[in-house]
Amino acid sequence: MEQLSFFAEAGQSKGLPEELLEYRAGFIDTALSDALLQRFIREIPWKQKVQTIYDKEVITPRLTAWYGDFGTDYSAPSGKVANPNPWTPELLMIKGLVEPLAGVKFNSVLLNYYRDGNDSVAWHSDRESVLGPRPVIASVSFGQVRSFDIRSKSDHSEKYSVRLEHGSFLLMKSGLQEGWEHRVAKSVKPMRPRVNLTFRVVI
Ligand SMILES: O=C(O)CCC(=O)C(=O)O
Ligand SMILES: [Fe+2]
Repeated sequence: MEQLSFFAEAGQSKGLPEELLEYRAGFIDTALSDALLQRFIREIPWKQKVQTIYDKEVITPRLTAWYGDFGTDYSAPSGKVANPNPWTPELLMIKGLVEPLAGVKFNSVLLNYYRDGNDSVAWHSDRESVLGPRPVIASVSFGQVRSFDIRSKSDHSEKYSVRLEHGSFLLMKSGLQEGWEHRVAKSVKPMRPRVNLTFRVVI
């Protein structure tokens, strides 16, 4: 049955594992979410990262920006070390809203800008050593609803999908990065812009 709801057009897949994910629609109201989306698109210094993989230059299929207290700007081209951008009032406000739900004080946020259905993030888990073991990550989405898919690393047929709505909150709990991968797939359907924020603790 689970297979049927995976990548479903509408609604969340049934029985989203509570120990891995917590989803809340309407976390930020529509009017504020509309304003924040426009502002982020206009004012964030977006970059498109170029990574060298097996001697080939691969352009990340989305735009990114990194904000935080300290650390490295992971949206900078590979090999170039840069500081993250300093917090803005909007990002600090959202950080203040997510922290009580996550039970974590975050010190950085990665912003992703998916301009249309061609923009995506491939299957991965966020397990960089700078995030420490079993990181908790809080995700807030604005704009186009996109499917956030997860699959078990040990059994790719074990999978779920959450539709991340405008102004929604998704908590990726500590076990998710360890045992599961996630992605936002490309879509052949016309897709409007989407901005996603993932609050993280960098150590
Ligand atoms: O856009 C999203 O919802 C997820 C982004 C993500 O997984 C990441 O940046 O690591
Ligand atoms: Fe991720």
